[in-house]
Amino acid sequence: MAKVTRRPLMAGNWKMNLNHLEANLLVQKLAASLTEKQLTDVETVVLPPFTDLRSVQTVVEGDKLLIGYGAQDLSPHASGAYTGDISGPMLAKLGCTYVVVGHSERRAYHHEDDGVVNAKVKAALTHGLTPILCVGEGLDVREDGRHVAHCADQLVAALSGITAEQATKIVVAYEPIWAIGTGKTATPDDAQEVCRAVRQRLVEIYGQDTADQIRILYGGSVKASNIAAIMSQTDVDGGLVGGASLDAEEFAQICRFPEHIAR
Ligand SMILES: O=C[C@H](O)COP(=O)(O)O
Repeated sequence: MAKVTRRPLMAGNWKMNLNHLEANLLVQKLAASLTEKQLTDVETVVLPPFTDLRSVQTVVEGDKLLIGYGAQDLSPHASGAYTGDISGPMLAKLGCTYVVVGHSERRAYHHEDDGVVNAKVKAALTHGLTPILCVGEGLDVREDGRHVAHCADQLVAALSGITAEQATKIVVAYEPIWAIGTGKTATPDDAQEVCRAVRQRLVEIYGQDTADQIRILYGGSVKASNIAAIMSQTDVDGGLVGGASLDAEEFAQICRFPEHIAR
């Protein structure tokens, strides 16, 4: 089946790496490594730690860089006595476009369950941010052959109460936990199997038109050397890149993937 045209998105999740000075340097290097056409063809986004966001905003706006940015998490609440948390309005004020929600590291280390993830998706949308909603299975689930059902269940729970119009503003990321930071990449077929199932579930909930507008990313040991094969898959619209996004040239090469897809 022909691939529906959705603008590819490469989002670099820096996780807990780089201070604000290092952040500025990386964003400037990244922008300098990509042409205006490349940045137009492939949406390029960085997701730094909270403490870097103001600096990234200043360099992106000051130098009019065609690079988007966002945060790695947000509170489900808009304000209040939630020590250590950061709210959607705070991120919106910093010019963020995106926010990661439900990353497996948040689910594991901060015990975020489906209810919390759903509340965060709603908070992001309420405050004009695009959630990058992460789903993905651990190794035990994959070995049991339950990965498709597991990811579909996480998706459905996270989208509870979300309308079709809101759903068009969401990005979904499939990240098999066993492939994160391990060097083990899912094969392009593995990525397509789950991304296709995610799209199918979106069709069931919202209909084909809405599902066709939603971008689905793959994440898990994405590198310049494997991105083209992953991006050749019908239902994969981009990458959520961890380690490889900390190197400006490697991430720029990932963003240049269209040049490596055989025509
Ligand atoms: O959010 C990004 C993912 O967790 C992937 O990380 P990785 O590219 O270092 O495997």
